[in-house]
Amino acid sequence: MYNAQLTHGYILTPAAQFCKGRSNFRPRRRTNKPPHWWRSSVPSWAPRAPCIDVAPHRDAHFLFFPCTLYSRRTDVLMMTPWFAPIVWNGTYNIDILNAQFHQRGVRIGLAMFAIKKYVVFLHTFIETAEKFFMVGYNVNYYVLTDRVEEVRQYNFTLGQGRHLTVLKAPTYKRWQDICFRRMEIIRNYTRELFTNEVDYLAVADIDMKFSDDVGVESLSDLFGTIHPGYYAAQRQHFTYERRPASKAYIPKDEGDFYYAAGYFGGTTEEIFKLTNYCHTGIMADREKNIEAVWHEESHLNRYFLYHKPTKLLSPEYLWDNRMGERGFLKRRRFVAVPKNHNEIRN
Ligand SMILES: CC(=O)N[C@H]1[C@@H](OP(=O)(O)OP(=O)(O)OC[C@H]2O[C@@H](n3ccc(=O)[nH]c3=O)[C@H](O)[C@@H]2O)O[C@H](CO)[C@H](O)[C@@H]1O
Ligand SMILES: [Mn+2]
Repeated sequence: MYNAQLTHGYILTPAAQFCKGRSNFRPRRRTNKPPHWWRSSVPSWAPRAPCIDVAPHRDAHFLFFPCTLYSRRTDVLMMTPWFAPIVWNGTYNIDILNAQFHQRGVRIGLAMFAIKKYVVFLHTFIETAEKFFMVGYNVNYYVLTDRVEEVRQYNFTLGQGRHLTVLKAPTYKRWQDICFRRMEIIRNYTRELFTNEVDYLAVADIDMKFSDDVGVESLSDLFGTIHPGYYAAQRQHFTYERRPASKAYIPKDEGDFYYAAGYFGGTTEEIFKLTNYCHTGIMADREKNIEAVWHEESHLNRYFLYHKPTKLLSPEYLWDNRMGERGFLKRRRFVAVPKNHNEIRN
């Protein structure tokens, strides 16, 4: 065992030794009683991490070194069955990740659509992104809009290394088509532009605001976000497209998670593959006069089923305050701005 110290019935790990004498980090005595944070739904006979627990302020333990017999979060799933991490607050060390990503000098793109009346969301989106999105990195915002001249007049104060590009996007009569066509438009701009300018691209709904950090912990080759309405739902209740004739079809006995189309991303290479797949499926459906139940989100879910994301973002990264308070939700990083659907879409 490592250099642990035995004092008065306490076994102090190096992290606990660090905490000693620091008033807000108190080591806890080893006891058979489950700790207060132990979920009552876990039976008493369930195997428990034998690692010496360190402090009520459990972050102290992890900040200095990881322990192989200790899980950071016991209230949420931290890893998919294909070994992709699920990002929750408290499961990562941002200093380590920042050191890695700064060393690589990554460039990050954030694309969002502001078609027709949705331009009203742009200010809040960019202002809050400046506070919370990839602070300290080179960031390119790509605003895809049918109102190029109008949006170019807007004034945004951007931090160092951050740029905003306004790009022309076609508009469609029906809001459903605007949603569907996002895949085609992202695919085309990825090929023509994004690939040359950024390493990672995130695609976001614009009727949203950032209210806590979204940093490099969220980046990976291909990442998707667990939909805030379905994190606890069983597979048969996921609102996948269930008609076999559709290219978005997912059989009843398949599917891992229900992903939201409001935030996803990856390397530009992966985003090209994803958007190309979805757009091709959408066009094939159109030939047959089929419209997937949740539009491009249905096609995205199909893609993620057969091309598994390398990282999943918890609903911290896409929340809706109408869902209320949830004990497991320690941070609300990116939240929906309430809107009147009829008003804004017509
Ligand atoms: C959080 C989340 O998972 N949202 C999904 C859900 O959202 P929502 O009901 O939130 O869809 P939405 O109205 O936000 O539309 C999606 C996005 O398309 C853009 N837009 C839409 C209409 C328009 O007239 N102008 C315009 O610019 C805008 O960027 C908007 O954020 O269902 C949609 C399809 O039904 C999409 O799959 C959204 O990604
Ligand atoms: Mn939305």
